[in-house]
Amino acid sequence: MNLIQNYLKETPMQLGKIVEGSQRLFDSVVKKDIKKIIITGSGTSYHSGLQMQQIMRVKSGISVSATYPFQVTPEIFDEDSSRTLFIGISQGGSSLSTYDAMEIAKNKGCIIATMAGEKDAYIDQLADDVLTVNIGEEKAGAKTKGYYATKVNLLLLAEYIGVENGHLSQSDFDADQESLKKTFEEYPIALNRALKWVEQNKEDLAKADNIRVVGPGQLYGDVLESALKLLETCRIPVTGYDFDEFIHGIYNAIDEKSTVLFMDDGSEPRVGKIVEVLGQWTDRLYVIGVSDAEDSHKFGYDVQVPKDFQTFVFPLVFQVMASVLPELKGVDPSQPKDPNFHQELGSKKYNY
Ligand SMILES: N[C@@H]1[C@@H](O)[C@H](O)[C@@H](COP(=O)(O)O)O[C@@H]1O
Repeated sequence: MNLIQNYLKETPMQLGKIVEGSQRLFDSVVKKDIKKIIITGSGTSYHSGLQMQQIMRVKSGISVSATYPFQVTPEIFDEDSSRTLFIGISQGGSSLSTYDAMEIAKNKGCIIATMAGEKDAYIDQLADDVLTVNIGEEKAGAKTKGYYATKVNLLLLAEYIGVENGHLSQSDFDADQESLKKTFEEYPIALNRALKWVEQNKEDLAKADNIRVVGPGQLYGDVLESALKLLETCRIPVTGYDFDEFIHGIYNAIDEKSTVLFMDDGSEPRVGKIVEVLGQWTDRLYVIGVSDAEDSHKFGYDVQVPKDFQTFVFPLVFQVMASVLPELKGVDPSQPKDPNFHQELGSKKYNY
């Protein structure tokens, strides 16, 4: 087991701890009569917000949107933003673009919250509510545990807001807690299957020259995150698309050197057809789902997880690939190519 795999393994235990501590963590912020949530962050942090925004709307009954820091301008805010909760997410706690976006939101009168992966994070300086994600230690540059942890934190926040404002009944809240618990119990099964499948197919997978990750809109955050993880560890071109957007043009670039990984949650009836059509140009097509499939081009997690919570399982096989494939080329997947990169670019600040 390498570092990333260890973090993947301890993830469900850590998620359980986050659930345990959640009531106390959100106790004060949920009483603020929040009417709207805007989430910002970069990379993996952005993807966690992007993935959770829809379920957060459903659970909280209020408007929730995720946006990149560069898209945050004074004009995006309502005239009265005093009941808007603006959440800056940064696992390392020090991304300056996130900090700058939070500053704009603060000046527009929003309530500022932070979800960093550590206490006393740089971005916490601007926060009215510090909602630290209890990730535990994650030293690998390519984050995996923190992605799930941040997603759970966001979900729980939305659930507590929903209960507080009367949108979510206590019994629905309790049922969700139970489903989450079950999901965390199924996670190790999915992880072990992913480890086994990648091990069996790693020689072939590692030949990838470039990769497209394609999935349904409901998993778009996971699609982008899976693409980022493969890109930053395998160090080859990887992009992610929603299924419909992929159809609108992207397929033109598929040739015999292309690898395409499909996330199939059963919601898109054309997955079989697209594999057939793209098969004209490449053999490197893989379908990832939740069935018990297990051949060299089709993998299923074989778990019973409620649709709403499949996001806590779907990225696994991609994260496992990100942890295994670089090692075949002699690259340590947990180390960024240039550890001084952010210092050189001035894009992150040390925590105070
Ligand atoms: N390569 C990393 C990404 O993996 C990370 O997601 C992003 C945001 O980091 P943070 O969440 O600490 O703000 O920064 C880096 O560039």
